[in-house]
Amino acid sequence: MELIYWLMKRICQKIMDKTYPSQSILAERYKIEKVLGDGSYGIAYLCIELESGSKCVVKQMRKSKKKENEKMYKQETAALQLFDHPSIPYLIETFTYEGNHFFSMEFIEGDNLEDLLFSKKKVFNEAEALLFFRQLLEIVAYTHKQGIAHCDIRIPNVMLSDNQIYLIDFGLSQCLDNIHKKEIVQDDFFDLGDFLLFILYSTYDAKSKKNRPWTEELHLHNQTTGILKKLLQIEQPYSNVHEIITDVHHAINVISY
Ligand SMILES: Nc1ncnc2c1ncn2[C@@H]1O[C@H](COP(=O)(O)OP(=O)(O)OP(=O)(O)O)[C@@H](O)[C@H]1O
Repeated sequence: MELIYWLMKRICQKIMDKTYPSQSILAERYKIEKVLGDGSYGIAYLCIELESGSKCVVKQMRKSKKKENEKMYKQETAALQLFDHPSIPYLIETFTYEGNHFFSMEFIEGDNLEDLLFSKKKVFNEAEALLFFRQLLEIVAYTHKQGIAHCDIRIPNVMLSDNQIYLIDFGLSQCLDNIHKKEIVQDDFFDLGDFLLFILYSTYDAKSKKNRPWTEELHLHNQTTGILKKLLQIEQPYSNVHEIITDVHHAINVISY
């Protein structure tokens, strides 16, 4: 019975969440080249803007989970509209087509960190990892200053293009104007710690099958370990992003000399 219910639900979702095939024209303005991502809240397409001939990304909100998705759609479009930063894609427009909600944004030519680490097997040594991490921190400092926390900083949501880091996917972002501000900021810091661990693990070559804690598996400078412990709340956490930037800056200097 449960299986039938699950199957029916999946079929309904498939019908409601129409995925447009490549070469489709959306709203007479965007030609779909391919699907970039098919997440729980939206479908991301690589498109050509017909008037300018330039590439862009168009995101379609899933109709099947309208209630939750509408909130994310609003959050993401409002955040992108607010930001004016070279490392965050800018919003082109929001539109409705065949009853589906879409928005278009700048296309970042590059790879997300998940593809780089797991498909392309890119390796970041400690100094490189910290240099890229510092770039990400500068973006987070900007969004926090604008009163927005990303709340979903993960390797698929960070892109690398020409040695430049970009932050995408603000669907779960939250305003920092409420009583939970401290907790929300700490969530971003925890995610940053997790993110840094992911890229540091790119050099790790598992010789034994036995899992050990990261403090033993990775051979890091004390400064980097200290930053991670504070981000992951093993030690007294950071209270703002500028404290993290200062520590990362110091760690880079120590490692480089
Ligand atoms: N502006 C962009 N420029 C280039 N590539 C992008 C851009 N936005 C998204 N992508 C690519 O598409 C992938 C999926 O995008 P995104 O994470 O925004 O949506 P999703 O994963 O489909 O949805 P969900 O938010 O439900 O997880 C990203 O990992 C990235 O590779």
